[in-house]
Amino acid sequence: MLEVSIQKTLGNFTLDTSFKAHKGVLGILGSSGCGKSLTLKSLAGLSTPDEGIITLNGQILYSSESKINLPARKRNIGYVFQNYALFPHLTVFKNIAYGISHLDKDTQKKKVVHMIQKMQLAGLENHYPSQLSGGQQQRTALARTLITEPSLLLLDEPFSALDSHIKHLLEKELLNIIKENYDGIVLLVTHNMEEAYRLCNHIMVVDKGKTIQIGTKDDIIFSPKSVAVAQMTSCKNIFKTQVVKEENGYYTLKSNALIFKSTKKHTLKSSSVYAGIRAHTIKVFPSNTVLKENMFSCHILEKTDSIFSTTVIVDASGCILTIEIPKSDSLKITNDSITIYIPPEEIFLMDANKG
Ligand SMILES: Nc1ncnc2c1ncn2[C@@H]1O[C@H](COP(=O)(O)OP(=O)(O)OP(=O)(O)O)[C@@H](O)[C@H]1O
Repeated sequence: MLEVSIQKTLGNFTLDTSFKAHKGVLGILGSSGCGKSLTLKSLAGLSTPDEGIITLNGQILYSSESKINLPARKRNIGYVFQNYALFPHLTVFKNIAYGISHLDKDTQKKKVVHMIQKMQLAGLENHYPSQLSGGQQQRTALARTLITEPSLLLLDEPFSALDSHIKHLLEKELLNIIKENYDGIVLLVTHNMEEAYRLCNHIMVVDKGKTIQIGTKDDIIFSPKSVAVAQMTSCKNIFKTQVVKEENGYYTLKSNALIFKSTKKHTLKSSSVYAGIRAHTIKVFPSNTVLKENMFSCHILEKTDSIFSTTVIVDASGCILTIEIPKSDSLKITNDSITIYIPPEEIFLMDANKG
């Protein structure tokens, strides 16, 4: 297990993060400049915190109190950088052997050959990084790291420079490589929510140097605890609302003239809360549909077609909502009004005083 509680101030920025990570992939999700890379660098021993403690599987890597600060090479941590940072003047074989150069030549060779086979790099041993595709570079970088048998694997935006087709292929490949060849803790830095959801078991959301929520990926996406987490996970509908009634496991809420029901998932501290509704969870029906509970007749303000979906912005009794519907459902829009249904179980409520 990895346990982290560290603080570091750099100019106007303060990193103040505390979290635990177990075996499996923990995604660190946050916008640019929120402290993701600084967190990884502090773990790897490339940046020294001002205060705090880092332990990995019971061993103290850093403790300001005990004045312990293990050098990077003694931390048993593998770090794959954004651009893979392969040595350009070394072949694939030599890049992979780099981290085990302290072993005797025979053992080195055996291990590298084994790793080259596992990573499907056979035939490329004598190639230089500039002669490799993006995927081959990624596999070489992973091989160079995994050969050192790290207890913790740090991946800093491993797909940021790639186009979406290659990205999907490499994501799958990376997951398979990790599943088949690595049994430790993985921290994966990303600012892409979809990528975090596809690759990680747990997600930690970071904002301005602080951990604002950590949990299973479904917790983070479907039960964000604050407006900041909802925004960070790309929730398109977040608005202030008042609780007017609580009854039979439902809250009745009012926002402008829109009165709607939400399933009660937790007790709210105040009657003034924020509601979040993900754009794809709102259903649409033709404008002449008979209205039932949580169905509303809306005026369409804007409609934008993408390749596979349509985004509609509607005015629902003074509440402006963004809705994403499959292309086929856009046929239900025949004039400038439409009926929408907001499933009460899809609404998440967040206390106004958080985030
Ligand atoms: N040496 C430094 N001196 C002053 N400020 C620094 C230094 N290094 C980093 N920072 C600041 O610390 C903050 C966190 O940087 P960090 O690289 O961890 O962000 P990040 O979340 O990884 O961002 P990105 O997604 O853009 O890579 C930033 O605001 C950055 O400007």
